[in-house]
Amino acid sequence: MEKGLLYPVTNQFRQDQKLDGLWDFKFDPQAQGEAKGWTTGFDDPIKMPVPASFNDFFTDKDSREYTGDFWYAKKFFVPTYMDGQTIQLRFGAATHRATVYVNGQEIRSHEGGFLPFTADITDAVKLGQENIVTLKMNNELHRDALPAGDTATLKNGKKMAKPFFDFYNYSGLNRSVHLLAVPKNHIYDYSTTYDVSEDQATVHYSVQATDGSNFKVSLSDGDGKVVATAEGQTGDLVVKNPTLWQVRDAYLYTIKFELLDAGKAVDEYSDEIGLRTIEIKGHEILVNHKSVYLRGFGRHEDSIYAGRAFDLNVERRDMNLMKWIGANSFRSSHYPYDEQVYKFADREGILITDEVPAVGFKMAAASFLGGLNQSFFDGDWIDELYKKHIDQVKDMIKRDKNHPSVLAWSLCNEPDTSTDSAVPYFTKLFNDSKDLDPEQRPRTFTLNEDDTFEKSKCLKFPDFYLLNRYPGWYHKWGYEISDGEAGLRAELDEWKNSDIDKPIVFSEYGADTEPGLHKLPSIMWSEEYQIELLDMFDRVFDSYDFIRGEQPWNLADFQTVEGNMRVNGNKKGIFTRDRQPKAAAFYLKKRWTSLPLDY
Ligand SMILES: CCC[C@@H]1NC[C@@H](O)[C@H](O)[C@H]1C(=O)O
Repeated sequence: MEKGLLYPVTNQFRQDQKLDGLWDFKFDPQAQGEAKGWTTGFDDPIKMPVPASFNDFFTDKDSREYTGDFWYAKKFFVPTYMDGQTIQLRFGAATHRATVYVNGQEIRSHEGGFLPFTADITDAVKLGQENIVTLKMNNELHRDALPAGDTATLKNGKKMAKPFFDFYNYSGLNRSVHLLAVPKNHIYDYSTTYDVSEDQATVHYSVQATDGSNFKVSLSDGDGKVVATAEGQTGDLVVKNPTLWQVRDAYLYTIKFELLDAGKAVDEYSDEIGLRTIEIKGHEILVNHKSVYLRGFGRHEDSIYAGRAFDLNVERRDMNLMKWIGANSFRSSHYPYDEQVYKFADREGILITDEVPAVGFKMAAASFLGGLNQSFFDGDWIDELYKKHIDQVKDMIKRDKNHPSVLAWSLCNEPDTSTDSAVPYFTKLFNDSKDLDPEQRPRTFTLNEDDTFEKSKCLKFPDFYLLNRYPGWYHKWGYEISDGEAGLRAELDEWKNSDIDKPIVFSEYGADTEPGLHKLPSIMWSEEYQIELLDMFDRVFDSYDFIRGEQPWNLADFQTVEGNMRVNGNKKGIFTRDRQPKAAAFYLKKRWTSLPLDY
């Protein structure tokens, strides 16, 4: 678990310099990089863009599909004015694991490919000189790691990823690398919780520094006017007649912490926050005490060329597409996204269900992809897996807790919840995670077709339900879709007739659709069929008042493993992979823009 995950800033006390650009890159299939001295660099490197996944740049299959160790290296200069400061390297995401060396000295390792980590390199760097950072990375999948899968060794000796999930195992330095200089005594974390009413909002804050507890705190409005101040490590900032952060009508304040030593500021950290509350009450999801109906998508960080890398251009386009279509939410399926995505959502008033990469925790999924048929949670890998799982839940919440856009935490995607061995695993997970979020936002996981109301043994854990249902695609498809609707209604009648008093959000449903394929009457894969399927689900959603959200799968087409059920990726996108609309986009826009923005 990381001590602090504050997003890097530059100010009078701190320096943030991105090291993005071309790095040296080399595959290490024999895992001999250390023995060959690659910790201080290596010959014949490939020049590799960072941030980016390495896979799709190559023209040969061995390189695109490469699984095993690989290395990055970059020379960087540390100016003498950083002398006396704590000097760090912050990696936004190294997928899936990394060991960091500076000038040949091993600094630290990190497991988990979708969350940041910081390496303190103060004692390893040479001031006023050029230094070199190298990373030994690895992208193998294992059952005791997130996301879950296997790594096969082919007869030719090459390794191959065998994911228990269907997004492509894009790997590399997928997010930015920052060279940071902060004061020896610096702020490393803060949190805020809120009480809001029409005429007053109170920000309860807590702030932590490496040494000292004397703080000055101020809150400024969107025009930079200070509207409240406070002192101390914890305290309240009271705002009269506040402008609240609302769904699709965002307003951001800036909170500023100054760390004092003998009355003098020695560090400072500012961040944008939104004054709002999140609650679940009965069947309702409430923002600022008002019920919200979620409409939006499951997404992926996925684009042509750079794979899983965060791309500001793609994010700008995706946010505009979501606003155009009338969406107000999305799930960060199936991993925490780059921090800049949450900043976009903070500014746009979009709600995020933030999901940790606990995906593939179901052998049925593996069997779907040629895996096994045993229950996932009684495997001998579970203890080691749980350590990584809770560690990444802790870091996801630590990193994202101060975003107004974060609505809820999804602790798993489509796990096996219908076998006895799942119960102790989720009992522990929900106990160990309940106090991680100062705001106590709802926690949940998605339930797929094997985990219906009737079969799941874990329905007591989620604060609200995320249902992934695929009648009309993975079963009861085509002309049989009417039976699919009947089966869906039968399950929802069970929920309706039960004593469960929590909201249901449909977090996945959809049909693979080849853009430009038209057929009258429809056939599967046609644009017409995708609309027919969405229309069927919408008829069902409109029949049950405890359904409080619809998030079809997926915002856009995305890359998957190759297979006989995929046509160059998953085509359930409402938009194509290059972010152009299929006919279903206009269908959804008509439905969603007919609802009030904050409905
Ligand atoms: C029946 C499970 C459906 C599955 N759910 C998880 C997503 O990551 C996949 O893309 C989606 C699909 O197969 O389209």
